[in-house]
Amino acid sequence: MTEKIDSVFQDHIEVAQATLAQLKGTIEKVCQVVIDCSKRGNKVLLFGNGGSAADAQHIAAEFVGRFVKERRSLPAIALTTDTSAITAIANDYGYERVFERQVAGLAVKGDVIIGLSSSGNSLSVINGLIKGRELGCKTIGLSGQRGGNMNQHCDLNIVIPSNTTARIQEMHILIGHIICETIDDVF
Ligand SMILES: O=C(CO)[C@@H](O)[C@H](O)[C@H](O)[C@H](O)COP(=O)(O)O
Ligand SMILES: [Zn+2]
Repeated sequence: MTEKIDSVFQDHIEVAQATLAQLKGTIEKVCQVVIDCSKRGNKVLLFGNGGSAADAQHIAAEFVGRFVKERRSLPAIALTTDTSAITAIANDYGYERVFERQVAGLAVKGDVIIGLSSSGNSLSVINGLIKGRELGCKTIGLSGQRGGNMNQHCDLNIVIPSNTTARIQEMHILIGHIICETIDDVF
């Protein structure tokens, strides 16, 4: 058991170090895109599956509620919470369209779309990004495993240098918090 704990911590630390070394510039660009979007009065739409759905909701909540600082509420929506919309779209059109259809109804030009997928290959996430791009939104990916097919559909794809879903997700929420920190510095 102790060996397991040691090795998971070690793995986490190594992935965090590699992420900082390789992706600092991209993370900075993503923060700027989100800051510019919020300054314009546009909104951020986020989605993903499983743990990434939880991450999308977590980040959206820090925008609409608050992160640390007392500031005005900022518009962000996780497209993973409306079970009526999700079940109807999945039932009528297929699961792979659950985010795409919500993006079609809710996104406007200038919004930022953040798709989270540790593999970079979840079709539901990719279709949501494609629709966002079609509508004139900036598309951002939080992925891993070399970025998968998300590379083609993101203006900026943060590809965590790991093949382990859990480690990738841990970096995603860290980056979500970094975005929130930079937002707090501006608003
Ligand atoms: O949280 C975890 C694993 O840590 C799982 O729920 C995981 O998110 C699910 O298997 C997802 O369906 C994986 O999808 P993706 O990250 O490849 O897009
Ligand atoms: Zn998990």
